[in-house]
Amino acid sequence: MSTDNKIIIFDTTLRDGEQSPGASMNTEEKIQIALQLQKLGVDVIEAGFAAASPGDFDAISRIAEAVTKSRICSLARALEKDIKAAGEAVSKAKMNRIHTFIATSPIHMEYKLKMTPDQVIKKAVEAVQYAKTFCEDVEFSCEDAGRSEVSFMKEVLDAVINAGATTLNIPDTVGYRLPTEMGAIIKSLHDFVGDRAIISVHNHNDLGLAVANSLACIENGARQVECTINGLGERAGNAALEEIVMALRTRKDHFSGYETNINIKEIYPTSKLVSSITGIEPQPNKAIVGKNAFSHESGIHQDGVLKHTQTYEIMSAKDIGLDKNSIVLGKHSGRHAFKDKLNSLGYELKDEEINEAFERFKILADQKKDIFDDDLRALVADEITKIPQVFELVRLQLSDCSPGGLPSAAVTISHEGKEITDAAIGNGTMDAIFKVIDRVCGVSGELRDYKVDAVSQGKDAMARVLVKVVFDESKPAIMGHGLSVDTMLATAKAYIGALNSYMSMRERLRTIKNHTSEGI
Ligand SMILES: CC(=O)SCCNC(=O)CCNC(=O)[C@H](O)C(C)(C)COP(=O)(O)OP(=O)(O)OC[C@H]1O[C@@H](n2cnc3c(N)ncnc32)[C@H](O)[C@@H]1OP(=O)(O)O
Ligand SMILES: CC(C)C(=O)C(=O)O
Ligand SMILES: [Mg+2]
Repeated sequence: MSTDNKIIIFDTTLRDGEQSPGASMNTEEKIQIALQLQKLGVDVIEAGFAAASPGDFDAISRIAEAVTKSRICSLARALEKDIKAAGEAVSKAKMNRIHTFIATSPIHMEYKLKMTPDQVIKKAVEAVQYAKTFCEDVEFSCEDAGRSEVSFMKEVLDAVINAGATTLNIPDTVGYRLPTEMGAIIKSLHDFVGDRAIISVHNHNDLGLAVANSLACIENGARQVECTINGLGERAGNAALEEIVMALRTRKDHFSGYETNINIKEIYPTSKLVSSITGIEPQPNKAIVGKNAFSHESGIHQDGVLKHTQTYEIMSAKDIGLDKNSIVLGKHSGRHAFKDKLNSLGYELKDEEINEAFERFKILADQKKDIFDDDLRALVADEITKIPQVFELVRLQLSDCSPGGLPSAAVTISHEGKEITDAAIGNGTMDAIFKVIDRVCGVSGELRDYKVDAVSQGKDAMARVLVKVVFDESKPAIMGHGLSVDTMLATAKAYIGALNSYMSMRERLRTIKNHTSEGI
């Protein structure tokens, strides 16, 4: 690997990431994440801010002992007590670093620190010198560099290099800068510093530009990027590690020669671990690790991806440690994806069966947000076991299920090309449904059994209703089943299904009798 273009990945999930409201982690959880970051291959782990609390100090010390392949670092203000705590916390690490900082922007110096620029330079130098008494590797940050004067930063950087700083971090603390501006700042500082120290960047995402700014900085001489898993961090977060790494890798044509030590197969497991520990899930459409990052919902895309993944994918889900991409069936899906999904569930249907099941799937997808495998199995079972539709339910309308009201049901049923509409009152809604169907169809069924269960998960799960009905006392009870997101509609469908089975059975018996009497 060319050392010139090696990009040092500095992960600050455990420090800046933890500054995300609600992301506090306990020591055991931090150790678990640190070990995973080591597996991911990050070069430097900023494990916390040792002076912040005894818990932070303890977590950093324990991580320093547990992790051997990544450098362990603690943040510290430009204050002796902070630096001492940081130095002690990282002392047991195989490779350690102290990261000290002070703000260099006019607004921070005047209002927050209440210091003159000269006092800031003096503090910065003293901090680096003191940090050097604990470890060789000292990083210095010009906090709020994005709003600092470049000429002043050059003075500060020159002074801290002479004091022994080995990495100079240029944070856009409030995420104010645009990529071209950050690129220009880094170019100017890199030209000034030369090979006296490594230039690092630390971009915040207030304008959604943290990753774009980090990439622009790399192109202009930065050789360390500070970032977090899932882009966690103060306010709108930090630059997301996974996005920077995958951009460098996927656009190698542009970022020619740049390399990181990241084992990209560990990206997804790391993201999952961080979200499960912090309870902060990346937004579904978040690049690389969002739930939808490798999912395809629309038919044209699904068809393309099934024919050749790269029609709609610039990275492979497998690369980042995900099992595979996913084809999510929904209202925008087409036949290719539908058929592929059925094949994967083990169904080999004829084209016309697929077409019919597909039409019913589209109707279902309009009513239901998530279509689960069990929904599809139920649809297909319905299709395969389909019996001739002597009576077909066209419409069902229910009214007044309130206590003391008169439950009634109105139906439109199609029979031999005609639509018949009628209504009935019952002892309950179901009774009204059965009564009106009996009346329209000219039968009198007696319900012997009724079962309803949810086909899949969620509040909008489809209901599968099973009925057992006797239409003729001399014949056994006939089963019927109905599927719908609405239980009463499924009930009506089940009853009509049983009736259709009865009609087709009667028809078969009649044919057999006729054949027998004709002597066959
Ligand atoms: C951009 C960043 O992410 S910076 C890192 C942010 N992280 C944290 O703040 C970690 C958690 N923080 C804490 O636990 C606490 O703020 C502590 C323990 C660090 C300090 O707590 P306190 O001593 O009570 O001070 P408090 O946080 O209220 O105020 C900060 C003080 O540090 C000063 N200060 C801020 N940055 C620096 C610096 N880099 N170097 C020296 N002094 C600094 C402020 O001017 C202020 O000083 P003052 O008391 O003289 O006005
Ligand atoms: C302490 C520094 C590096 C920081 O987090 C920032 O400036 O955003
Ligand atoms: Mg920060």
